[in-house]
Amino acid sequence: MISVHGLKKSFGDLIAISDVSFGFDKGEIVALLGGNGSGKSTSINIMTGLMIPDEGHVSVQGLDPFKNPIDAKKKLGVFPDKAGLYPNLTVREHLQFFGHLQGMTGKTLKTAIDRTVRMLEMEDIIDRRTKGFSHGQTVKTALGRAMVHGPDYLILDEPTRGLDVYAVRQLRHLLMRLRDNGTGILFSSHVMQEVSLLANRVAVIADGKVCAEETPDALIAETGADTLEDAFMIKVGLK
Ligand SMILES: Nc1ncnc2c1ncn2[C@@H]1O[C@H](COP(=O)(O)OP(=O)(O)OP(=O)(O)O)[C@@H](O)[C@H]1O
Repeated sequence: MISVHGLKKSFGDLIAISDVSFGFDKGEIVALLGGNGSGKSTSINIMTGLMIPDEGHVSVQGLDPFKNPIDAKKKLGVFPDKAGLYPNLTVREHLQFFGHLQGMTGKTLKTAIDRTVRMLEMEDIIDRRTKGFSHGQTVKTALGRAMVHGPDYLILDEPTRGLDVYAVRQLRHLLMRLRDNGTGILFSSHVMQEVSLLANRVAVIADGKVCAEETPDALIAETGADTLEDAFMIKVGLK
């Protein structure tokens, strides 16, 4: 289980999040929903140990990522909101580098890279430098980097943003397969159709707090809406 409790983070006078608590477990997909600027990336950055909260706690299977960063990061694969690739490294070199950071070497690392390349269908770009990559190629490389060590949990900040229909479908199938094999997945999204197709549960952030954490069907029933999109709008006070 990965959970956050009572997260608070301000940037100067701006309170980005004031009381965020939620969690997700192995073998489930949870969608983190919220309007623009509601605090999804801030919550994800804290959950993954990239940003220190002003208040609150993070638990990665009982580990505090700020006290045990190396052990906590072994369990996590992170696709951040900015891919941050190295333009002069090839895809293979990215995977090798991040695999090394996770303590993988030799045959184990080679097998992991081969498996990742197959899962993401990126045989055609594996030995290309990432400089000049299209958006879709950049996303695949960043996903590969997040997955190469076979983490228990994946945390993905808007992974389908800007992808074409085929790539979205390919990613959806991949996430379902990983979930069915026991990986816990958290992803943020604004696309309700994708959330309906993928998420076992949703966590909704509004006014700096998590105002709902339940199944999509329960959210629809609770709000009396006909669709998840309407239920979301009602829950965040826009309808
Ligand atoms: N490094 C920063 N410095 C100043 N303000 C920040 C910083 N990071 C986030 N914020 C502010 O915190 C608030 C929450 O931002 P965040 O990026 O977490 O929202 P989000 O829900 O991910 O938004 P979006 O859906 O638009 O990506 C926003 O008002 C944003 O401007």
